[in-house]
Amino acid sequence: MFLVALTGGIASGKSTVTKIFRDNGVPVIDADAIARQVVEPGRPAWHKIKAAFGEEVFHAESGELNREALGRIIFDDVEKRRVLNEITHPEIHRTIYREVIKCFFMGHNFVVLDLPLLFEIRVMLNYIHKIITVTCEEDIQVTRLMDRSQYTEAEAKKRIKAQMPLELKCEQSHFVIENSGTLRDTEEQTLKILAILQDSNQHWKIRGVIFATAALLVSSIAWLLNYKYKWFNSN
Ligand SMILES: CC(C)(COP(=O)(O)OP(=O)(O)OC[C@H]1O[C@@H](n2cnc3c(N)ncnc32)[C@H](O)[C@@H]1O)[C@@H](O)C(=O)NCCC(=O)NCCS
Ligand SMILES: Nc1ncnc2c1ncn2[C@@H]1O[C@H](COP(=O)(O)OP(=O)(O)OP(=O)(O)O)[C@@H](O)[C@H]1O
Repeated sequence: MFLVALTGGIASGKSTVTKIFRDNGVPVIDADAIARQVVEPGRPAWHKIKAAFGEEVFHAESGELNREALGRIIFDDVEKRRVLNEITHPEIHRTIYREVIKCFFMGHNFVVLDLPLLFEIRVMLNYIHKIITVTCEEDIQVTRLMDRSQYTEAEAKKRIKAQMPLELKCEQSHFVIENSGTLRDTEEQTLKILAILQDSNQHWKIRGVIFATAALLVSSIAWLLNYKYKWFNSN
């Protein structure tokens, strides 16, 4: 399985880029979407958040998590953010592993994982073959975040500060998509990277076929030798 992580900062353009991958037939596993599933009412993380943060971070009528209220708390306080991460991340990672296995059984051997906190949390780094960071200039990031989520400038900056600086993420990545320009620019960069990744994926496929053939050959020889010399007693 060829696993490509797509990371970046809040509102730097990850979803914009994952849409281009999806439109080109590449399956994408979205950690933000999974993070929403694992806190649905009644799920273990929902109970744990209630115990740790109290009723005030839930909507009274529906029982759903009040994301705005919880966001205000955790982006203001590094310790509370750590508590929320400790509750949600193990569940998120387990679901991601299951989704990867599902993709494998559906016949995909190239999957993109949208992981906003890949470098902050680091757990998934061991499984990833290539990393793409989507970046943009900080003032553009602030403006896009304010426009998209109706945050004040101070709120937007606080959320950006809760993550590793984008320059450091770019330094540790195999590919960088610079998303300060037009959507067309971003699409061109993404399609170029996709072509390179599809090429590397061919190499992975060839290695997989060689490995499977070698394993089949070795086990057939072992079976034949055992058949002739009866090394192992079948009784
Ligand atoms: C705090 C919550 C309720 C705020 O919800 P909200 O709808 O406002 O934001 P959303 O979930 O869409 O996240 C938007 C972006 O915020 C950033 N972000 C979210 N959680 C965190 C965090 N714990 N630390 C740093 N950045 C974060 C990511 O860049 C993410 O892409 C929510 O983000 C959450 O449950 N976070 C904990 C789970 C998590 O770490 N998710 C990030 C991906 S695994
Ligand atoms: N090149 C671009 N030109 C104009 N607007 C853009 C561009 N790229 C992204 N945007 C807009 O910026 C906002 C953030 O982009 P997007 O949702 O793709 O970021 P993200 O990294 O997935 O965010 P988050 O991690 O916070 O969910 C969106 O409203 C999107 O429409």
